[in-house]
Amino acid sequence: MTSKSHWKLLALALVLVVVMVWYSISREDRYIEFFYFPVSEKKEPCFQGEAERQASKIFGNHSREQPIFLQLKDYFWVKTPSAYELPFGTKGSEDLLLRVLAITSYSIPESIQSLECRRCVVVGNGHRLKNSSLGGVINKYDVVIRLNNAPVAGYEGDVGSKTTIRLFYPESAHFDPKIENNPDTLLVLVAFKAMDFHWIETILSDKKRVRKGFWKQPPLIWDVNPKQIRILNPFFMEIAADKLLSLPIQQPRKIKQPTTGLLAITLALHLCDLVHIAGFGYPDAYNKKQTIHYYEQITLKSMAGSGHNVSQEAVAIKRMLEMGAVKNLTYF
Ligand SMILES: CC(=O)N[C@H]1[C@H]([C@H](O)[C@H](O)CO)O[C@](OP(=O)(O)OC[C@H]2O[C@@H](n3ccc(N)nc3=O)[C@H](O)[C@@H]2O)(C(=O)O)C[C@@H]1O
Ligand SMILES: CC(=O)N[C@@H]1[C@@H](O)[C@H](O[C@@H]2O[C@H](CO)[C@H](O)[C@H](O)[C@H]2O)[C@@H](CO)O[C@H]1O
Repeated sequence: MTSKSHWKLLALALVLVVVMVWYSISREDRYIEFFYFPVSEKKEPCFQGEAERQASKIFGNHSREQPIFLQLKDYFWVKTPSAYELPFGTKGSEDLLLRVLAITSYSIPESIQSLECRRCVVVGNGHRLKNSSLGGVINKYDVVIRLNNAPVAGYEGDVGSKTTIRLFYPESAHFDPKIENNPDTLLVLVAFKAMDFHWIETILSDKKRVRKGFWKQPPLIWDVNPKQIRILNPFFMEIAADKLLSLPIQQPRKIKQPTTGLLAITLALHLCDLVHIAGFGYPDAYNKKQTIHYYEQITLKSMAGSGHNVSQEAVAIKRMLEMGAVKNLTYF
């Protein structure tokens, strides 16, 4: 080849590269395809028993012996005594609970049991997830724990679409559980009062619904498979309140309690080997206009009567981050 045609070829190649670059920049999606160097597909290294070690530092050595979900045998054959009433124990609610446990299950699914190392992520409902593009990252965890009625439909890019476990109470149950969960999602009831057991019983056994006694109308028809339902052991509420927030447990009327997110982190530290969190953190109290959720426009004001101390919770979460018990995918 002559040196002239050599230069011609080179110039042509150069023009082609320039056109490709221009085209890819002018179309943002193409740009991503051309200049996208995929982040390592490798999962975060997971060390068996690591969360357990961390949990024992926070909650003591024996908390791992507690069942995650309540079991019929502990209320039917043996009447397991509980020192506290709901939400910290089952004292006084045993009869209603017995009826619920007779129609629900307590097992941890084989898909979680069989994992050598359980990588979990707890997805808080915080505004910090908005435009985070963390959906793909979240979907890669073995166990994705979500809270209350937080949606996934329409928010997949930021929060993912996989839901292994969802914690809820009647007032926070999504009215359309099928679109916001997967068919095998475990729907874990966090009971705050005896009525919460009654509500789930009437739903699952199709008994006459009770409308009174809730601070917000829960669903009256709730399309779920009883096999998906679990009842969270209130022990985790007790230790979250006591060990993370130093709250008084035996408080009669005006109960102060952990948020469902803090409860979920406590649960994850007992179920998993690795615990990451995302979407946690409230705005400062003076930031009155800042919206708190990734999916709706409400502010801190909406939580005024809720019995939570979010600044105290922030201290507890910071402590867990500093000691390496959990890692955060969003900022804190
Ligand atoms: C009005 C009211 O009672 N709101 C409560 C709502 C409400 O009941 C449900 O959303 C259902 O509608 O539920 C709560 O919480 P909520 O459902 O808002 O959020 C779930 C958990 O995510 C963490 N979070 C949320 C927002 C934010 N900016 N930072 C966060 O860290 C918290 O750990 C929180 O627990 C609840 O159950 O804890 C606590 C809220 O106080
Ligand atoms: C006695 C009573 O029903 N109190 C209600 C609180 O439980 C409820 O708080 C809410 O109670 C829930 C349990 O039912 C969760 O703990 C939730 O985080 C918390 O915000 C607030 C909501 O604004 O309304 C009161 O009337």
